[in-house]
Formats: sequence, structure tokens, C-alpha cells
Amino acid sequence: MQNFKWQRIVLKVGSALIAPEQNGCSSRYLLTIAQFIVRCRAQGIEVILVSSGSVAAGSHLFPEDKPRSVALKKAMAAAGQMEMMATWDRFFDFPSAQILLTHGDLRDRERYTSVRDTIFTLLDHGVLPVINENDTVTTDDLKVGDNDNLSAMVAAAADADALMIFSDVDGLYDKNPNLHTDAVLLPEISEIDESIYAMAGCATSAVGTGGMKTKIEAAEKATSHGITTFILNGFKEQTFNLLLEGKNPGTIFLPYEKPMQEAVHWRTHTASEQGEVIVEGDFSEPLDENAEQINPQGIIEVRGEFSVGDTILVRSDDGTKLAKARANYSSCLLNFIAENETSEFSDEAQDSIGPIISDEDIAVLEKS
Ligand SMILES: Nc1ncnc2c1ncn2[C@@H]1O[C@H](COP(=O)(O)OP(=O)(O)O)[C@@H](O)[C@H]1O
Ligand SMILES: N[C@@H](CCC(=O)OP(=O)(O)O)C(=O)O
Repeated sequence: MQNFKWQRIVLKVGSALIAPEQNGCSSRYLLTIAQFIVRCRAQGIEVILVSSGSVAAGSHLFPEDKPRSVALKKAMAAAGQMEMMATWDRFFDFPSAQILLTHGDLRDRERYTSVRDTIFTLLDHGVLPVINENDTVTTDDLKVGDNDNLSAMVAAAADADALMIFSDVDGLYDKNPNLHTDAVLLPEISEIDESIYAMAGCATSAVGTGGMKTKIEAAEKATSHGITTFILNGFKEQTFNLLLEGKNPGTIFLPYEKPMQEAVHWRTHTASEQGEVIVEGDFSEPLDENAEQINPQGIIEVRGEFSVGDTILVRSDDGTKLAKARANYSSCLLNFIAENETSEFSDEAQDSIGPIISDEDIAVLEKS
């Protein structure tokens, strides 16, 4: 991959590549992917693998149970994860390590930093990190839900240069090629807007989650962090040969020229808001330099329950999303302040705690 000059890449492998016949893990496609990983490492490129497929790999162990309950899918994931890790590990003569994550781990700044540190330490020691969502323990509130978005969060956490999403199609088409014979492949996307999302349909395979929509979300997350992103066909050996020749065999999403800073990116794309604060005021000036101007008297409403340190969404009174920021106050205290007629208590709180949100812990959102 001489032409690409990458130091660190994240490869995301979809379920259809792991268990194509849904009869346990198969080496049919994984062998080629494993050889690609070995060749990248031989070129000095650090590789992180985000591997889907635990449910698909484990499903053959529970053949008689249909329809599948959530508990059954979690059991499949628990059993299939073992088989999948064993399959990957067999291909390599270097060590690999399993990391199972939930969104709960990534949206908490301390746990996120700990995940980052672990990934960097593994890479420093030549160990291949193999990452999946921790399906067995996730709840609706805790899960990322698809490994496309998870891989983008991992790529950002790992400061990767490129994210390669290996799937069962050649890339992004102007419409689903499995439903429309006249669909056209788009080799290069320089800007992700509504028209790109409009092209993306759902998964049509029995094992995929999210289809193209989640891959575009992943590309948006990654490119805004300066990470070149590809959607590629992992079924075709040619894909890997072309990549090694420095060519684009699928769809490439070009990185932002001015990527977001790490902390702002995390707050925008990985942290999720636990509540909202509706404020009044003049927001014509950049909020990231004036966050501290939002004072308790300006609060109109506090929505949801959040604690100090959680991420909150700040909206203006006309509904515009202004920013995501670290809550310096709990929702309980803010509610009390907002409902209290006298400013004496809020002045006291501001003196002892400081501003409601701070300039350094804020991600300004595009007005919507
Ligand atoms: N515009 C599109 N271009 C390409 N594929 C699309 C498009 N819209 C929907 N798809 C579907 O997305 C599928 C890939 O997503 P998915 O099944 O979730 O794969 P994976 O398991 O690799 O994540 C394709 O097989 C295709 O059916
Ligand atoms: N965590 C799940 C995979 C979820 C997922 O996003 O699957 P896929 O669309 O095939 O990448 C599993 O291991 O089965």
C-alpha cells in the first residue's frame, strides 16, 4: 500500500464473511483477509480488526429455536464469539487479543481513555486487537447496535489513518444493487450529505445489520476525524490485491481537510447526550468561545436526568441544537435553579461550582 502511506488501519469484517453458510465460522473468506493483515503488518502498518459475526457463527448451535428471542441471540453471540476468535487466532503466528465493548464503555470519557490506552499498548507489543460489541451484556440503552459505527468509533479512538469496511458488495451504489440491476457504483465521495444517505438502503442478507446507512454514518464519523474510509467487497481476492497496490477497489470517502480535534470529535460522535438544557439568548457568536455566557437565568427547561460529567445537548429556545457539552451540574440541581425565582441561590452555585458548561468541554453542532 505504498501509495497510501498509512501507519495504522482499522479493518471491519461483516458477518457474511465470517459465517457465509451460517453453519459456524468458515475460513473461506477469512483466510484471504488474514493474509492481507499479515502483509500489512509486514509493511509496518499497525492493524486493528473489528470483527462482526459472533451471532452468525454461533447460530448453528441453536438450530431448533425460531423465532429467535433477544436472549437466544445473546447466547449465540457468547458461543459464536469463542469460535470466531479461535478461527482468527489460528491464522496468525503473532498473538491476538479480544476486546468486547458497549457504547456505555465508549461514551464514558474515563472508560474511553482506558480503551484507547489498552489498544495502544497492544499495538506497541505487536498484538492484534480483535474488537466486537459485547452483545451478551448490552441493553438498548448501552449498545452501539452495529459494528460499522463501532468500527468508526474505534478508528477515532485509535487515531487510525484509514478505516476499511469489508462487506458483501463492491462499495456504495446509487441504490441497492441487490434490488436494482441498473445501480451504479460510486468510486469516490468527497462530501457526505443528505443525497448520499438517500442512496443507502437496508441489509438484504440474513446476517447483516444496518446495511449501507450505518456504513455511511461510520464514514461520516471517521472522515470528520481525518480518517480515509473505504467500503469494499471482502468476498473478492482482487480487493485485497488492489489495496496492496495502492488502488481503490471500492468506494473511498475522502477525509475532512480540517479534521475535528480528538476531544471535540469524541463529544460529537461517540458520547451520547443524557439530557437537554433549553436556553435563551443571542447565539450569533461562536458558542465554543462563549459557552460560559450561558447562565442559570437563561435556562428555560431541563429535560431528562443527568449527572455531573454526563454529556448534555444544549438547545436554543427555538429548538436549534447548539452544542453537546459536559454537564457541570446535575439535572436535579439545574432544575432547582431554573425553577427558583430568586437569583441568590444560582449566584451562590455559580460561585462554588462555576459555569453550567465550559468552553473547553464543548462540541458546537452545525445548526439544525
Ligand atoms: N446503495 C447501496 N449500495 C450498496 N449496498 C446497499 C445499498 N443499499 C443497501 N445496500 C445493502 O447493504 C448490504 C451490506 O450491508 P450489511 O448486510 O449490513 O453488510 P455487513 O454484514 O457487511 O455489515 C448489501 O448487501 C446491500 O444489500
Ligand atoms: N456484534 C454482532 C454484529 C453486528 C453487526 O453490525 O453485524 P454486521 O452488519 O455483519 O457488521 C455480532 O458479532 O454478531
